[in-house]
Amino acid sequence: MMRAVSAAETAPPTYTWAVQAQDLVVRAGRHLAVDRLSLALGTGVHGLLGPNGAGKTTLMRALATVIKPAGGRLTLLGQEVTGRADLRGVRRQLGYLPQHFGYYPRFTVREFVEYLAWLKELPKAEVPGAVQRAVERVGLADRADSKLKTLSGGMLRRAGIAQAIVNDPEVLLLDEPTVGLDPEQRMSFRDLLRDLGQDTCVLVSTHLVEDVAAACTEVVLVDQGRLAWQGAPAQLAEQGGQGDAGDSAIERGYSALLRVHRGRAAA
Ligand SMILES: Nc1ncnc2c1ncn2[C@@H]1O[C@H](COP(=O)(O)OP(=O)(O)OP(=O)(O)O)[C@@H](O)[C@H]1O
Repeated sequence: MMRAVSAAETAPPTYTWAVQAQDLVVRAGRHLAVDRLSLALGTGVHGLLGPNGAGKTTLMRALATVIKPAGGRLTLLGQEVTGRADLRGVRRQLGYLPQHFGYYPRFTVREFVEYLAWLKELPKAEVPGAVQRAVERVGLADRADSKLKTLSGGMLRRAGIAQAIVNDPEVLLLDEPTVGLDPEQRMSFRDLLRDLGQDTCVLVSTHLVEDVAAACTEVVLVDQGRLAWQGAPAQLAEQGGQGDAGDSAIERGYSALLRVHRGRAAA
């Protein structure tokens, strides 16, 4: 069934970047986890890399409008979200898989994804179809009516991915989506990422450098709350040398760029 769409929805976007952060500052407790970070992201799959504590989760939470930045500017889909903005319209266009997500253990997969569809204000008539499609895209159709408490860790994470994509978001934020997935599931998740990246701005944090090389169009490297480097995976692979830590060219590139960034930060 078709629903009526407003002129604003069919109009071409008027923004250049889906996500634009300028000198963004975000606190985690007392700590400045994101410290004057500037970043622009368009359509595609952006792999967010960085050592433990670099600020990846905190940055994702700010982009998801879960925590308010303490400084700088953040613009999502052309709308500034820092300050006193009304976030409802932007939030409808966001999808977010938190690193640790809460859920009602007695909900079925379908109920969980439906609940998120409702929170995203999807028109009622579209919900069953959107939920079914999201569940199929993550390969959980055969478990759609199982209760969440009966799922394995990998299945639960896939249910989390399904809730993040149910509204066909313009900006999709996935914090460590491959944790707990077995190799076969990781391969199909890479396909899903590539597919989503055709028309969505996807930011995906991971510790698995191979996932980035295989499925991302761009790498965003953060360190100590700052943007350390941004570029194509192939360029990342060219940055490393013999002396850099890593099992692959891309890992050696990662180590080399961190070393350079830390040298600059210390200078
Ligand atoms: N509630 C808090 N109070 C104080 N410091 C915090 C708090 N939450 C996070 N931090 C600190 O902020 C920094 C950034 O944390 P964040 O979780 O964003 O990093 P990350 O890059 O996601 O790390 P990881 O790769 O380990 O998930 C870390 O140094 C962390 O110790």
